[in-house]
Formats: sequence, structure tokens, C-alpha cells
Amino acid sequence: MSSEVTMAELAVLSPESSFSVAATDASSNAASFSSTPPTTVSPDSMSLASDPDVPKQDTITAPLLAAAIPLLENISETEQQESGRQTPVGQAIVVADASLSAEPLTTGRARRAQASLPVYNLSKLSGTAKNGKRRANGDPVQDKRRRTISGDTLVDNSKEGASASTDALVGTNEAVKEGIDALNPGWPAPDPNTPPGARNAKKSKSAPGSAQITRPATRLSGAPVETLATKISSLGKRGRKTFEKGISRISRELLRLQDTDEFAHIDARPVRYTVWSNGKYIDPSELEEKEKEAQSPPRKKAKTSDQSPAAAAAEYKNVTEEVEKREPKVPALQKRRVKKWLDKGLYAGQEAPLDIYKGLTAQEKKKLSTLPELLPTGKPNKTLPTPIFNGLRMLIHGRDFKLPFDVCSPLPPGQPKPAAYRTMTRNRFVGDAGAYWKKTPHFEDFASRCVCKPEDGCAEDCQNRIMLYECDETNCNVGKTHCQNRAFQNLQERTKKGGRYRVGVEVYKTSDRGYGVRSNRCFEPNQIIMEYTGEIITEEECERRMNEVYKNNECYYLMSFDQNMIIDATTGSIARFVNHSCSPNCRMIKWIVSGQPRMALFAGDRPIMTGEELTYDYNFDPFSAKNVQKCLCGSPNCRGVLGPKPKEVKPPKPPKDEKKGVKGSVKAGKRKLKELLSGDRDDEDDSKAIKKRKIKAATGTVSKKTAGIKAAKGAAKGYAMIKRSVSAVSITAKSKFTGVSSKKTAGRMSLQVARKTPTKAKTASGTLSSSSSLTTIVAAATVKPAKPTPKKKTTPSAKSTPKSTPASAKTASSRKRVPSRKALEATDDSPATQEEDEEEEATASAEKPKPAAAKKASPKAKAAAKTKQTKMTPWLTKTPALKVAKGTPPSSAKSNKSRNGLDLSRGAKIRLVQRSPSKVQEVYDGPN
Ligand SMILES: C[S@@+](CC[C@H](N)C(=O)[O-])C[C@H]1O[C@@H](n2cnc3c(N)ncnc32)[C@H](O)[C@@H]1O
Repeated sequence: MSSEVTMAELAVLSPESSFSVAATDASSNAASFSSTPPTTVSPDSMSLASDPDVPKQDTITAPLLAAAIPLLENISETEQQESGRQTPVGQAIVVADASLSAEPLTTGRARRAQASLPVYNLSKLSGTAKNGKRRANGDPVQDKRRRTISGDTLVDNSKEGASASTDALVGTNEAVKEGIDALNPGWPAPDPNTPPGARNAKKSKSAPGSAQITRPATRLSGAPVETLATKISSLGKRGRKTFEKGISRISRELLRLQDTDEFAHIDARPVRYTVWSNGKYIDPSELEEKEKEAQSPPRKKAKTSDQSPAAAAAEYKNVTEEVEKREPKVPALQKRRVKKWLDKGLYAGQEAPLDIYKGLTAQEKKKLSTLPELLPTGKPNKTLPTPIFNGLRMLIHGRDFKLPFDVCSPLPPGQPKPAAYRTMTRNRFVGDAGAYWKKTPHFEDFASRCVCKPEDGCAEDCQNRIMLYECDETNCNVGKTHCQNRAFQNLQERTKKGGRYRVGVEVYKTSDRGYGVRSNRCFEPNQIIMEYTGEIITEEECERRMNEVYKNNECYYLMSFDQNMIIDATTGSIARFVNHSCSPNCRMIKWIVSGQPRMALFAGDRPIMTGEELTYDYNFDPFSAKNVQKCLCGSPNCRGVLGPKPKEVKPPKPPKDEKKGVKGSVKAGKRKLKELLSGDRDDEDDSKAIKKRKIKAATGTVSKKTAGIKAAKGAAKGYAMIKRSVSAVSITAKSKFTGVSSKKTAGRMSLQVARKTPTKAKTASGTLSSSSSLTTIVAAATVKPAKPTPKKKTTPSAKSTPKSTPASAKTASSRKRVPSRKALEATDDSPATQEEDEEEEATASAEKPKPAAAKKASPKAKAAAKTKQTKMTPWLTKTPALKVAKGTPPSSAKSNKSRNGLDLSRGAKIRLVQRSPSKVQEVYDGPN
């Protein structure tokens, strides 16, 4: 045995106090083995256990000491127990080593080492193995086990102390083995290198003394330490239970380390900004250097793996530039994309006709010939055939174009509205008016169809249009599709859906003229805007209302209408708010619609733009100087007052010219008629015509041109029928209102609405529209001719004389009350005094040229009367005086040429009559 064995024996078998102290220290060191690196025991501690007689060893590992301590403890405990209990083993032990000190070791137990160390099966040794293995706490077996001598512990602990010299360890093991053998237990001491598990297994089945396998301590060998999780997972239920016990012990140890960052896996190193590129860390300092290098051309290609994205991009840029410098850029050859064109598009499969004139009307062909782009080239356009065959008509006629902006610009909400205003969109008969109203007088007047063709579309030449008759199914030859003479129907269709654009007008408050009407959309020239509707009342009712109902009103909305009736628009359409202007943009025109008269506001000869105030010329007759109102229309040609239009006197022209003009125009045919018609549209032209008539009348009459004179002339020739009739109505109204106004000292305003209709229309309409009025007028004209004159014979309208006489008388009486009469004499429409009427009568009787002309025309009229159209014009037979005009067959059966010729002659005359008292007259009484 070496000195090591001696030392071990001393260490084991000599429990000196000094050694126990050293063991205590060693246990404390061993307690930290689990978590701390092996620690070299100081020589001092070793020196405590050294015997001066024993060769001193330089070093001894702490594990060795730690392993020896439990052994000593066990021995001491055994000794203690043996002192209290008599066991064979104890006795044996006592016997074996009676010299050993019985001083117990109470402190410095290496618990961890003790727990993990295998023990000798003392139960077997003591013969109690038959009781089974019970390892629970407090179990006596456990206690017994604790009392065993743990030779393995020494071995294992010596293994743990890997840093100790192997020789010393082997020596120690040998010494322990020998010590055990000395106890003579009856079996050989186990190899301390054998792991406890294997040793136990071998104990159970193998014979004692067989080879045992030792497991190297992982902590000492540097092998990977088992983690807690792997331990738990690898253990079985029982093993885990046991392990958890170990955890509790381990955790107690770890508790001391919980405060450390290492235990909490906290990296206490300062955090640095890191850059990662493709999963690789890039040093910022290197990054800066590389960025600097990137600015300068790189000497060699840097490793992209160490580059940041920015640096990589910079480098890539440099490289590409370098490559571009080396290799000139060669444009890549790209295949040009060829667009596939459709040769016909939407019209594919539809071949263009070679003859584009096919199926077109004469007018369309004519228009087509004027369009150079549509002229046939002789070659079919196969590439892009225009939709001639589909949209030619549209191309010729054009189509409406509406601007997508500012078309409809209504006033913002919150505008002041007239108080107590009730609208009525249709005329309504009130009182006796319905009973007195002739249901279908105008049907009798004009029961024939127009002679228009579909291609004409009832345009300007339409006889119904000329006569201010709206076409419908009963009188239109064209049909609704092509007819353009259905203004009221269009208006109804336009407004029935409602909406501000469709209505197109709105009431607004003017600055100085009360309320007015403005457009909130655009209107085409001559387009119907709105209807003037209200209550149709008789003159008596009108008088009553003025005296009783409207006596305190400032404004009356009364307009003479038809059949001596009056429209009271106090309850009616908003057309009543339309103000007067000396330069109006609208006209108020009465039309016959389905046999009934209706009045509407039409745009003038120019289009009306959004926001314009709508006005028409009242042609106001104040009737009383007290009620002459100042006109505030602001137009350059403002007359200053709301009065009738002044008529300029132009230098007289020789009658020959006019006659020639008339005759020439008769011969000229349709073309000249159109010229006259076109001239008729313009107010200025109208005034010129009036002037003409004035002049002519002046030459033919005594002194003045008055409406009566005109009426007489017109009636004598059978022309100014409508206007005469209307004027007759107005005259009647005047006469009645005269009394009223005289009582009320109220003025009256009669509005004349310039009539735009062509001459021929007026002729026809006047002839056919209202025979009763006509009769009155004719009577007025023939009263004077009652004198025995040759023309008198030709005016066999004496029957009407009695009717007309009162009318003229009324007119005269009413005119007498107009102080400003003379001031207004300049106008043809101005009412005349009684004296003037007398003069007119005289003039009418003296005007023989026209009756003579009528005479001349009478043979034609007679001839025409034989025609069917004559039958359709009852006035022809009713009023002999009109036979003069009968020369113009009003029916549509006449050829255009004949109609035109007759109309032409009438037109010339009618134009003179045009400004006679209008057919539409508004009766207005100003404030009292
Ligand atoms: C049929 S109302 C027109 C609507 C009227 N502004 C209103 O507020 O009821 C006719 C009256 O309007 C006024 N008026 C219309 N046009 C005018 C004008 N040009 N100058 C002055 N007053 C006018 C006159 O007071 C006239 O008696």
C-alpha cells in the first residue's frame, strides 16, 4: 500500500476533530460543486487531515474529501447507532474497529453527495432485506439505509473530483475496498467505478465480484450536462418523482443563482447596433469603412456576404457602371407589338350602301348634296364605313347638344316667394264662362288637315302653324313622329315629369319691379316656355272681381283671352309674374290647341340663356293717365312708361310700290312669300311693315292711322281676322272696364303680344279662328262703308254692322277716357277716340282701293269657294265681306303654289294688320 492508502485509512478510520473540521469545509465546497467549477482545496485544509507520519501529499481534490466525509459520517452514525441499538452489523463494526473514536460527526454533511451516493445494502447485511425496499421518508428502512457505509460514495466522489490525481483516487478506492473487506461482510466490495444502477443490477443477478461498469461524471469529463427538461423527460414516473426531489434540492441551489443574469439568460453585455444582411452580421464599423470604399471605386470585388444592403446597392451600382463602361450598351431587340385593328368596328357586317341617296326624301337628298363629307366618292369605303345607312338623317338634321355644365342653374333655396299664391296649370272655367264658352268653335273654323309631308315636318310652311293651330291627330297630315308643330304637347311632356330643368323657369324677386320670372335653363328660339293659365271668366265676372275682390290689389293679372273671355291668373301659372320689357326676349301668343285657345310664353327670336329674366312686351295701354307706370326694364330703347309701342313714322312710299310689291310678290311665289314671312318674324320688320301700312293708310285716309282704320282695311280685305277679333275682345273689355276704371279711376293696361306667325298664317288663322270676332271687326269696317259707295256693294257684311257698331262705339268711348290717347296715337295698336273712329270709318269707306282690290279678288274667292276647302271655312259663307279674302283658299287641299300666292298677297296685307290690336291682350289694372 502506498502512502495514499495510509492516508485514506487514517482519514477514514481516524475521525479526528481536525479532520472533521476539514470535512466540514469540504462539504461546503462540495455543496457548490454542482454549480461551480471544481475548486482546489487549499493545502492548509489538507494539512489538517494529514498525518505527520504519513507521507504528505501535495494536493488532494475536494471531491475526494467530500466523498470521504459521508463515509466518515456514516461510520460515525453507525457507531452512534450501534451504541444505542444492538445490531449484528454494529457489533461487527464495533468489533472490527474498537479503537475508532466514537465521537459523532454532527455537521458538515454533504447532502447532495449523500443523496446521490449509493449505499451498501445493510438490510441485506442485517438480514432485513426480506422486509422489502421502502424508501419513503421516515421509513425505518430508509433510516437503516442511512446507517449503511457508503463505500461507493467514496468512489463516486473521487470520480467527481476529476482534478485529483488518478493515483490518489485509485489508492483511495483500494483503501476503501480493503477496509470493507476487512469488515468481512461476506462478499467482495464492489468496484467503486461501477455506477450505482449497474451495480445494483448486478447485485440482483450477477454474482458478487463481477465486473462493474463505471459511468464517468459528465461534469468532470466535460460532456454535455443534462438539462432539467431532458432529465425530466427521460425519466419514468418513479424516476421523475425521485428527480423532483432532486429538483427541490437543486432548485434550492439554483435559488442562490436566480439573481444572476446568467441564470436568467440575460446578456449583460452592452447592446450594439447590429446590421444583418442575408442572415449575416455586419459590423457597423466595417460598414462605415465599406461605405467609404463604395464611394471610391473598389479595388477588388468585396464580399457581398459582409455587406449591408446600402453598401451592396452602392457596390452593385459601381459594378454596373463599370460593366457599362467596359461594354457599350446594346439596345435589346424588342419585338414590336402589332396592334390589331378592327376594320369596321361596330358596323362590322353592315355594308355601306353604294347609293346613299336611296330611301332619302327630296329634302334630305338636297341637304345631303350640300354636305361635302357625305358626297359619294363612287368607291365604297371598306375601311371605315360611316354609318350613312343608319344615321344619315341624324347627320343631316343634327341633334340637340346639351352642355354638361351650367345648363340648369336654379336659384339656391330660400328665395322669397309670393305670398298667397296658388298655382293652376290648366285653364278652368269659372261662373258663367263655361256656359258661354263655345265648345268647339275653332274646330269648325279649321277642320281640315295640313298638307305637310313627313319630310317637311310641319315646319314653317305648315298651314296649321301659320294659323297658330297646333297640330294633332285630327288636323295633322304628318303624324306625331315628324310633326314639329306641337308645342303645347311638347311642353306637357317636358314638364309632366317635373324637375327644375324640365320646368325651366322660376319666380324670383327683382330689385324694383316686384316679382319676376327667370329661366334656370336654356331655351331655343321660339321654344315654348310655359303656359299662361288661370281662371277663365266672363267680362261681368272680371268687372265684379275688380270692384270687389281686387279693389285693393296693386296688380291685376287679367288678360283678355278668347270669345270675350278673360283669363284671371291671380290663381294660375307663374307666367303671370313675367314682367314687361321694351326689348323683350319672349312673346305671349295664343294658340288653338285641340280646338281650344291656350296662351303660352314663347322664346323670342334669339335663344334664352340660363339666368335671364323672361319678359315680353305688354304693349300696355294705361287707359288712364293716372295709372301710367314708369317702365323700369332698363333696355336701351325703353319707352319710359308701360305703354304701347310707339311707331316710328317713316317717309311715305308711293302706293305703287306697295301694290307692285304685293302683286310682284304674288307672282313671285313661294320664295318671296318666305322672304316676307321671315321679315315678319322680326319686330323691327314688323314695325317697318306697320310703318308701311301707316304710310299707306295715311295717304289713303284723312288724317290718322288707327286700329280702326286698319281693322276696316283688314276686314275689307278679309285679312286681319284674328287680330281684329282679339282687338274686338279687348275693345269690349275696354268698354266694360272703362266704366269700372272710371269709377275706380284705375288705369288699364292692354298688352299686345307681337305675333310672329307669318303673314299667310295670319290670314288663315284670322279667317278661321273666330268668326264672331271677325264679324265684329268686319262690321266695324263696314259700318262706314255703309255709305253708298261702290265698295259697299262688295262688302256684303252689313249683317255684321250692327254688331260691330257697338264695339266700335265702345272702343270709342273707352278711348275717350284715355288722356294719353294722343300721345299713343302713333302706334297702330293704340286705341282711338270716337272721333278717330269716325274718321276711321270715313277712312274705311274712303279706302276704296282695298275694297276694290277685294273686289278684284272676289272672283278668285268665288272660284275658291267652290272648292271643298271653302266648305271648311264657314266664315267664307258667313261673312260676305270676307269673300274678298276668300280668294285664298285656307284649306290644305290647295296646292302650295296657289296657297303661296294667295298667302303672299295676304301676307302683305296681314303684315299691315300685324300690329293692329293683337289677338292676345292682357287687361291689367294698376293700383288705384
Ligand atoms: C303682371 S304683373 C308682373 C308681376 C309683378 N312684378 C308682380 O310682382 O306680381 C305687372 C306689374 O309688374 C310691374 N312691372 C312689370 N314690368 C315692369 C317694368 N318693366 N317696369 C316697371 N314695373 C313693371 C308693374 O307694377 C306691373 O303693374
